[in-house]
Amino acid sequence: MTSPSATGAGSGNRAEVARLLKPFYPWILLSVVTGVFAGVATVALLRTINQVLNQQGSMAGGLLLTFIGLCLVALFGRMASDISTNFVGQQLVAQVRKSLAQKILSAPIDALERYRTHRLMPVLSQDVDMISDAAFVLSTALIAVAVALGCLAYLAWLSLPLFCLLFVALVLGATFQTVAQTRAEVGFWKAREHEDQLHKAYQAISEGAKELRMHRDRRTRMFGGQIERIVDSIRSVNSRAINIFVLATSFGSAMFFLLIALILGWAAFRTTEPVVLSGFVLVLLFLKGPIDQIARSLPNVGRAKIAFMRIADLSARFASPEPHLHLERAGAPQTLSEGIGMRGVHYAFDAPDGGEPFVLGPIDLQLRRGEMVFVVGDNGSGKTTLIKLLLGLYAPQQGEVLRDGAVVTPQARDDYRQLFTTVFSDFYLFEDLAGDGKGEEGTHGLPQAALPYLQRLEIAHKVSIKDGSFSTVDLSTGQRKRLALVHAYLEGRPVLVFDEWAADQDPTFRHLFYTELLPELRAKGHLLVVISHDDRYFHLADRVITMKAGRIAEDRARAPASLAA
Ligand SMILES: Nc1ncnc2c1ncn2[C@@H]1O[C@H](COP(=O)(O)OP(=O)(O)OP(=O)(O)O)[C@@H](O)[C@H]1O
Repeated sequence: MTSPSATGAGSGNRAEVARLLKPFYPWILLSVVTGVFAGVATVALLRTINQVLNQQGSMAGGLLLTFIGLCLVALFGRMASDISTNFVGQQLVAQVRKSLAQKILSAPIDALERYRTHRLMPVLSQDVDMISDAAFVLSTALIAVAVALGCLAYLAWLSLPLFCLLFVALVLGATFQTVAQTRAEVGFWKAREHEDQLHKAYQAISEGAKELRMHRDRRTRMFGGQIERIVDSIRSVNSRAINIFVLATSFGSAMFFLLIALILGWAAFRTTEPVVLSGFVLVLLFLKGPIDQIARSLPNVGRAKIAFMRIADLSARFASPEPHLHLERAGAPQTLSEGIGMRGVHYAFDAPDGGEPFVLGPIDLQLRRGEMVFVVGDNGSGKTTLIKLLLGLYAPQQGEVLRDGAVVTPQARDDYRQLFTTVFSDFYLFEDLAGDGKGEEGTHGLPQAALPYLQRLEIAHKVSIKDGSFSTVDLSTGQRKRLALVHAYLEGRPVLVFDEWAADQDPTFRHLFYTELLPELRAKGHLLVVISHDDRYFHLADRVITMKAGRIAEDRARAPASLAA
């Protein structure tokens, strides 16, 4: 992703940022108002000190009471502003976290597949944390801004000509700071883009750890050619950006003393009241603190701005959730009377760079309850894509998916998916036992029900069940797949889909799967859809559907003689 200003996507992102902040406007207002109170009270304190310095006698009576009162307003104003800014910050972070999780849970699968995980994770962790950090800095900076504005107003009231002198210097300083901020933000943006690449490299060294141990050249390239290079670019881009800030801040700091010298010089040529002179010197010396605070917060604000843009970009990409995808209600168990099917289904992926897109379809298909259907074909022929369409994971670009003869509408798609239990070849094994019967049997019924299956699948000696979860999922790939099969048994859904389930099983177990487990499940009335390369067992299927280049090349039913056998 390039810089939003470069792509013109900036305004869309800004609208998304405004949308994220909208629920907190009252709190932001409270924070600003109380911050302004604190600022005004601080300025009034300075004014009182200046008055006392320039008058005979000490601070007593009403003045002392006013002073104490102002101290209290400054204290409580500051506290209230700090608390409400932090409240906004933490609420915002919590809301962003929940909203991103919700968006990811309800995003169309193909949108998620396009947005790679190495780009997703830094947004979910790093960018959200950056906002949380900035929230702490921001409250101090807000009060500093209020104090600085109050101080300037007081100085303008003390002497307009001197204030104009100061104003010119401030405009110069602010211009310098804005240029620095803009340049630094470009740097931060670049650094953030490099962070995505770094995350991708981290993913490669953790997921490809074994391969990297076995291949010295690749390992060297990975470290020297990628990680070192990316880390060094981030370091240099970030250092440059921070140095620009340091330069601007140091320049601003030096300018304060220069300004004091200017004002003292002015006083030497023109008669200036002592109260004005001491007021200016006192306020300028005081003002250095808040201005330094503002300057120190600017890098965080710059980074937070970029983090916000990244979050807004992710939010906008997943702004079109699947309709009627439920996150709240469990829903009733789904039943299937006749079967499922497809009519004229067509689906094309985006074309890869310099390549042809893979196109599936048109597909017409009818699968009936109690059938055991094998989907076979060469690698890349479209078996998994067909299954994803059949499962309702991808929405057909043309044609319809059918349930008991009726079209599965977008509204009904989430309910339709609850018909299936799946074990994909790249399946994710959840530790907790989820079952559709949870509500009826209670969570305590499920673990008991799982035990016979664990024994049957010969993993009872490895895995036990504690508090409704498997005691471990640190098993061999084949054993993990057996555990996934336990889930499938327990869920008891009408359609079971296995994508190369047996590929990781030993020959004995593979045999058991095809000759006993699958027939048993079919006998219970399940529709079984099995992607398989095990041609030794193809004869056991009721139907063998052969995929070729995205089309059904053959749909062969078992001969009646062998069916009878
Ligand atoms: N997310 C994706 N984006 C773009 N193209 C994809 C995507 N997923 C799959 N493809 C392409 O679609 C084609 C079919 O893939 P699919 O996974 O359906 O094949 P398959 O028959 O299941 O293969 P295998 O037997 O190797 O598992 C492949 O050429 C693949 O490159």
